[in-house]
Amino acid sequence: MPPKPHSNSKRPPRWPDHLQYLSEPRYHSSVPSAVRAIICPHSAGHAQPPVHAHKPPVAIQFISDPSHPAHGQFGLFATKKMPPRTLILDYIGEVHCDDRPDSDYDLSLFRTGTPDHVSVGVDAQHAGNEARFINDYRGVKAKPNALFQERRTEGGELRMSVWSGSEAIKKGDELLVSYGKSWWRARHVEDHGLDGRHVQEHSK
Ligand SMILES: C[S@@+](CC[C@H](N)C(=O)[O-])C[C@H]1O[C@@H](n2cnc3c(N)ncnc32)[C@H](O)[C@@H]1O
Repeated sequence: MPPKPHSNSKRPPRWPDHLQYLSEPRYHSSVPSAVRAIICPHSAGHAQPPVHAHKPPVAIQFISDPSHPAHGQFGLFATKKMPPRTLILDYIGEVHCDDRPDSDYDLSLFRTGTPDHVSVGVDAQHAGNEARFINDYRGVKAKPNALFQERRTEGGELRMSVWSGSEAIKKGDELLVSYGKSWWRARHVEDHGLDGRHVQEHSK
């Protein structure tokens, strides 16, 4: 029998048992068909066939360094040198249009204009891929080395992706993005790490 879509079979090393591994986005029932048609203009409302991309050059690692602000959690690390401005991997999760105020793994994909103002997110809290383990640079490094930026796949599907920044990323480096000031403000740690240390602000 062919493998079921979104199966856990390709889960990477150290993927936690309580999370579902997704290699393709999953669409939640809150996504209206008109919005789905913007995200996947060529799919006529059906799921895209899986894109068997190469394994991304990343590894999930437990953070054992007590000076790291996400100590005791996981982070995502480069397994190869990455040139500047290179696609690293897509941020895969559940594409949704409902509110997910309690998720720390929910990224904004896009917003429709007036009059509807539908906000589309990608939530990897319970199901996603390696990208859900990317930490924020604050308290770790002086600036991010990666960024989130949307792209269209070869099949035309809109995705949020992780790209290297203006400098190459060395093998073994932790991938670090900026979640943005508003992300931290919403969690009441504005301008401070979660452990209360002052960290340099870099993002908008
Ligand atoms: C998208 S997750 C990143 C992966 C997470 N470390 C894990 O193991 O699931 C976001 C969470 O990671 C932690 N985190 C990420 N960057 C951080 C930072 N710079 N300082 C403190 N905590 C951070 C926070 O707990 C935050 O809610």
